Amino acid sequence: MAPNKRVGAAYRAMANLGIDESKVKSVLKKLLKVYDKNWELIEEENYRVLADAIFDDDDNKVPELKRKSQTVDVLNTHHSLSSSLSNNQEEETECEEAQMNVETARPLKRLRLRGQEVQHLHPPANSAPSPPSKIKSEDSGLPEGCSGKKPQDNAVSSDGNPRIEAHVSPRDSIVDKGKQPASPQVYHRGKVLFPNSQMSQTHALRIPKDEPVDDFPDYEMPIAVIPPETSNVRDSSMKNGVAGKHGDHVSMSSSQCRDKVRDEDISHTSNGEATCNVEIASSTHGEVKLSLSCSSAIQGSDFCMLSRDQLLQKMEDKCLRSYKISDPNFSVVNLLRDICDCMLEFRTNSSDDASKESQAHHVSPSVGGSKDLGMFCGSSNGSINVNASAALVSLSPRSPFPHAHLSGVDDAVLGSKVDRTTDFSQSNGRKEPEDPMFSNSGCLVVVPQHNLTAGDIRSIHDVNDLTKGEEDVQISWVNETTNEFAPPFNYIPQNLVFQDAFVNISLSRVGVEDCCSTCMGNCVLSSTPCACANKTGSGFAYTAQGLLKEELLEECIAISRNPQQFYCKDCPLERYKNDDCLEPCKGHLKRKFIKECWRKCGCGKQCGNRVIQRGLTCNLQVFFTSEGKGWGLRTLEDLPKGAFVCEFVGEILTIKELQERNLKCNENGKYTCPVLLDANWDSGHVKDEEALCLDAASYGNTARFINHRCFDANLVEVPVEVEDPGHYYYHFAFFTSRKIAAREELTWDYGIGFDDHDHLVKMFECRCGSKFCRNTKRLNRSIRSASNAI
Ligand SMILES: C[S@@+](CC[C@H](N)C(=O)[O-])C[C@H]1O[C@@H](n2cnc3c(N)ncnc32)[C@H](O)[C@@H]1O
Repeated sequence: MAPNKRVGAAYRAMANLGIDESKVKSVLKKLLKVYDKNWELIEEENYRVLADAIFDDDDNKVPELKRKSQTVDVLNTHHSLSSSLSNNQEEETECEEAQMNVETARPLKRLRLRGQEVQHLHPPANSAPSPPSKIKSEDSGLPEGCSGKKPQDNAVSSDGNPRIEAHVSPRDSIVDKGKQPASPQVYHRGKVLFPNSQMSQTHALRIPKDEPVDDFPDYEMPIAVIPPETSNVRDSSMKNGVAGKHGDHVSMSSSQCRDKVRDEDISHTSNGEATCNVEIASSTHGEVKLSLSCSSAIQGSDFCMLSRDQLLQKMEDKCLRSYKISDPNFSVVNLLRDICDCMLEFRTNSSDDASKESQAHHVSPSVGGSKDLGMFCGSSNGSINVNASAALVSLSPRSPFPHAHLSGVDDAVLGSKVDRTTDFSQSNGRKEPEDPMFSNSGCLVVVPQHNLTAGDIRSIHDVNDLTKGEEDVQISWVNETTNEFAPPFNYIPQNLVFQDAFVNISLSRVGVEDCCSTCMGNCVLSSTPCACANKTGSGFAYTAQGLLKEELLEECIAISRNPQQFYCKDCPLERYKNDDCLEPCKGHLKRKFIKECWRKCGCGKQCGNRVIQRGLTCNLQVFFTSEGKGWGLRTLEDLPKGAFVCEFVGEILTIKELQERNLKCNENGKYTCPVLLDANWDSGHVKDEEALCLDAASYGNTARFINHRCFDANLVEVPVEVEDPGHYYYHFAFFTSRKIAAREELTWDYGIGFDDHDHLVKMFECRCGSKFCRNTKRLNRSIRSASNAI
């Protein structure tokens, strides 16, 4: 049995802090007990509670007083989070005092306490939509952001000094003229990573004298230069991290020129001491450059030059040890990228920015004033380039074609909202060659919000046919709302085994009782049910018109709407969670199967008992919803009740593979898009290795776009057995639960509860609009807590 996913995630987070697995288990168990298995409290702030508790556990070598204070410190921290914890005020006070005495030994706690006081300047990035899971599992939402850490080459400047540059791509010609300088504090997801005092003590206020002035021809306005812990840090104001003092070049107004800055910094380095410099500058072309340089010349002959990888590793170790950054996704490259983000936010948050105002008229809602950034990390030239490109869209009469630009990607796709819905052929999916006209800020620039990889680019879809010709019908996609492209994935018309799934489709497994070998023509027209119909249980599933029979349809709708009554008590997924830290089993659905005729049957392909295997027949379209649900699927024609629409197609995975994929994907901030093939799990005979699911995240069909609707969705899912008589592998087919008018969005009830976080996929805020929406309770709660906060 694989470990509980949450347990696994906790182990990984601790491993990232260099904490041995053996130390984690016992502490985690204790915490789960203390918190009554409330994982959220443990997972908060990247398992800070757990890390603290392990440190405390480790600290029994320290004197009794110290130990006591540390333990209570952990409890104090969570006192506000868990009402079940002690509220003994006296003990807290006593131990807080004790803690003061050992403060120096507890940098993590100091950091945490400081962090709690700091106002969050930037809200966390919006999370991207996550995929559905019909069945409950054991995971809650997980971080979305990609770590973005890539192998790096050595980056050594011509003078032999290591250099790292973080570069914010130019987006328009606006500079932060006259704005307050950025503080040298570094923010990460709304939290201060490096408190000011630490920054001021560890960085250099220098520009190396041997650096040619011409290296910075366009950077006229240093926003911040961060000083080192050296004897010649002259201005004590930096100890408070307050940037802005001209004499130290912490900041310069736009009127201050580059030469002046550099002259003064050169004089700082003239005493021949080791120098480290952090310089952040912006240019009149809208570029922001962050330059770090470290002079090695004066370090002596034994100075050993670090490779860039070593440097990054060393820095990350330092962050883990000195600053106790416990985010498993932390990397220095990400940190640099965050700096780019801050720059962009600073720029685009400026309310008096005339250009922003004019731009706002053209920026699409999804782009939202360039908060959502297309980013690309690369190392093509051996240096680290961290590019953050704001997704800007501005329409210009000078720009006859939409133009896409993604820094570092040669083959980005062109397109615009206007073009995609009208004449996509004008932009033939290729990036236009560099044209001065396009480099003007007034031209139409669309930066896709994906981190496009070569694979992604290959899978950009034809606007007229998402299926790439794989189906008998074409499925178009349109976006009349934003500038987003349909997400990259590989269209497959049928399920495909990923690797380990045991899907044994063979004629020999289909026994005489599993097929109607003596039938001819169309079984449904026969007065007596064939062997296949008998396996369905209640005769033929379909009418002569190919619709799902009313009685069967209603039965399936009832199962979908009231799943509690149909839960099984024992299932592979729950057995898979065989761990002390398990939450109670919630069970899985016991469903009604349809058995279709197949190749071993005597009937023909047009037999009325072969509906889903004929594939898509409806006129469907993928479109971008206006309610904030991302992409959705709609019908372009009226559909009767009981009509087959499509099946959910994806990669066939074992549950183990799904768990592994989910864990792995979550590290990258991606989510699987799973449907569990659990219809027979109630039998109690499904072996764990036979328990299957479908994942449509990377390989799938149109069904991957069907959004969730609570309770009264217009589609209902029905398990359909075609090739495999074993009930382990089957097709997950969608039928209309009522008449549907042309252009109505197609929806199904994912079967998720919004009040618990016991799901395989990240929870989303439901915008289904149903009056039976199950998310209302949660929304009401957040509205209540928001108004309480006010
Ligand atoms: C299978 S995908 C559906 C297609 C998806 N909208 C997209 O853009 O690719 C499931 C994801 O869509 C979004 N979604 C689906 N139904 C939703 C709803 N009722 N309200 C808000 N978001 C929804 C959620 O992000 C969910 O994780």
